[in-house]
Amino acid sequence: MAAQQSSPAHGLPIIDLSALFAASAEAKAAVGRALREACEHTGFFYISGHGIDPALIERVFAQSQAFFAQPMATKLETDKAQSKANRGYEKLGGQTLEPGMPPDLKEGFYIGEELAEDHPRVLAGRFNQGPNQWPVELPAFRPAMQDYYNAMLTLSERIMAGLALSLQLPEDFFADFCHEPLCTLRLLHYPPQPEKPLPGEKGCGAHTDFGGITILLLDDKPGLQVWDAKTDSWINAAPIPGTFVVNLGDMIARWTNDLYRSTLHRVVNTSGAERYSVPFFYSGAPEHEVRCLPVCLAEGETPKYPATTVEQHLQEMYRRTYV
Ligand SMILES: O=C(O)CCC(=O)C(=O)O
Ligand SMILES: [Fe+2]
Repeated sequence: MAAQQSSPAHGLPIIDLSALFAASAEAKAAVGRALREACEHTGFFYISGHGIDPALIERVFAQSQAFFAQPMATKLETDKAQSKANRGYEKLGGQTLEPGMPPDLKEGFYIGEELAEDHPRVLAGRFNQGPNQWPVELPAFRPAMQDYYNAMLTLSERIMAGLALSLQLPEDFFADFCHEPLCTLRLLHYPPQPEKPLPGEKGCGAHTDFGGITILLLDDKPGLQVWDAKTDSWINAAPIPGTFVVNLGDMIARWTNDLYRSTLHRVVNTSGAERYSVPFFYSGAPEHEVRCLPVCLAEGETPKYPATTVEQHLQEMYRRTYV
């Protein structure tokens, strides 16, 4: 539907989600159709009409910049290596998303649901569950990140409802999947691309996201590139004010028997300036079973992947990028 979807010059659609917050079944179904088109073809799209307060976004960027501007010794007080739940600060070069390439030119900070050491799931050693590490020098950091985390949770549920409609399933089809979900909020800081990079060196190596959906907040610097299989080339996903970029992870591709795409992307920060971004990875309930959705099987097709759980799938994927 033209009103729902427009194609900016760089080829990725912008989908207005506002109808998902309203009551009209017909308007919601139109969003579902726009989502389906985007999920089957690019696996990446921008969203507008998402309802996130711009003031909250400003707080998040301000705190992220303040965190990364601190001396290294201060940042290392929250070193991710100290956390059993993958929370806290990750140094520049701490991850290699593209196998065989130099480490990524980004530093990051990982946040998840705040669970105390004596919470049953933490005691049971469940994947990525535990307390966060908060920077004590920045009192406004924790409230900004927790408010944003909660806002992203609500938005993710909306998008999952939209995805259900896109598959012509009831709007609440993914409700169990959305119950007590595993999520990671990640602050990223990219220095400018060096003048003489090593071969293949860049902000973030080519990769697909592991989990369910990713809601990516960009600052005003270009750098994100999305693989376009049709033209065998990288599309520059330029920042568009007031929007987020949404993409689907490998788990959704698996769940839909590859009807929906988990698309390769990377970051090359050629802006000449510092670049900040904030991906939120929404992966769903750890014990939820991910088994090929029958609506995604065309006549005569069989599931390509065995059933798994969210937790098993994520553990397997994490093992591949942290050696
Ligand atoms: O910084 C970006 O624009 C993309 C980050 C990303 O792809 C990721 O963290 O998975
Ligand atoms: Fe990514």
